[in-house]
Amino acid sequence: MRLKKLNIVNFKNIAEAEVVFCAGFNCFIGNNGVGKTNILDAIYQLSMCKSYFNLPDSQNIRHGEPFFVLQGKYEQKGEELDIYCGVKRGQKKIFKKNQKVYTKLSEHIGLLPLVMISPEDVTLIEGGSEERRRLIDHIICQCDRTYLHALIRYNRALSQRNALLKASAGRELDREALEIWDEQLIECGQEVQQKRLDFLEDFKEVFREYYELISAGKEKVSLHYCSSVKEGDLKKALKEAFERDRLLTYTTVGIHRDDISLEIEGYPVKKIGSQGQKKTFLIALKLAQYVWLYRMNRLKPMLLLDDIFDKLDAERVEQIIRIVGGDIFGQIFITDTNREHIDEMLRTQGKEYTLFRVEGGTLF
Ligand SMILES: Nc1ncnc2c1ncn2[C@@H]1O[C@H](COP(=O)(O)OP(=O)(O)OP(=O)(O)O)[C@@H](O)[C@H]1O
Repeated sequence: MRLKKLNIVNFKNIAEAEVVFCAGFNCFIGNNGVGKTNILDAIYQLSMCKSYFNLPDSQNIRHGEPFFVLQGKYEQKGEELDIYCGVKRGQKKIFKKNQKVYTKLSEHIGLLPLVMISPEDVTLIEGGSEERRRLIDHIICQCDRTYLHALIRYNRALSQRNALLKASAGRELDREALEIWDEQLIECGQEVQQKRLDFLEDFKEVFREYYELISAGKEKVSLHYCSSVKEGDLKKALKEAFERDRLLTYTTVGIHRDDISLEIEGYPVKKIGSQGQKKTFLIALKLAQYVWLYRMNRLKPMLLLDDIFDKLDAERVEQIIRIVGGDIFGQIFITDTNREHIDEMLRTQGKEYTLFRVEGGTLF
């Protein structure tokens, strides 16, 4: 799969652009704040129907303009695909595939697989457990529909249980209703947890392989599933936590509190990792995610690397370029501030590459 051409009108600081991409590395070079990330975000929108930065659509319209339009021409399995995304202030976003409007945006997600790595993703390492759960839930959901359904049912039961606990604060509790929600939590929770554990068994090996490749085997890393549910017995855990849950009026145990512990040399990377090690962790996690998407779709996702070289030493940067220059990776989009640096690195690897200079929202 490949994005051949991108047209942008009024997207963030880009008034107008038409860019033709090569099948290998496409690099956007320029100073801070010129619009390099905005181009990646435009590509992200066309795949995922929303901004990578979770901004409301209206904030992505160029200041003072009434609309933005993004159009991408893709080649996938020998076919051409035209994707259109248009947003007018105060109106619903319009998304089209080959001139046909989607009634549901969810029908589009997954068609153009993509993995983006951005400095914002450091929350995966430094943020709360929900960030890491979101990543693995997102990957498993894409490969396993039954997982998605179990997760939805679990979350529904959880919010009903919490509402019940809240409503009965200082009053008598409807124990029958609580039992109904507990049963659903136990059934779906155990399914979700088992699938997360099975997934992580394979995923952590791929992750470790990439980490070791990038760091040239200098550091030993691991991922572990940490559960708030002792011995995986949610029924027992809910019973034991009952008085506490009643007092706090929310559910304090369950798979919604589980976490993935990210460790370097046996210690939490969040606490002891250097900035470069955290970045390496993040990149290895995302490259492992890429491998999962690739295995599932048999399509090489697009890889978007936003400013990923900052804080990494030259060896690691070169190693990353070598890895993503390999056969398993397809089309790549990179932003960087230093032209010579990237030009030199790309010249020594096999894939074709194109450099674009970005200045004040204009591409040259
Ligand atoms: N809706 C908007 N309308 C006009 N300009 C916008 C809008 N949203 C963001 N911008 C501008 O886009 C610029 C940021 O662009 P971007 O994040 O792509 O920079 P960058 O080239 O990636 O920089 P860095 O190297 O610092 O990451 C800022 O100057 C910001 O003011």
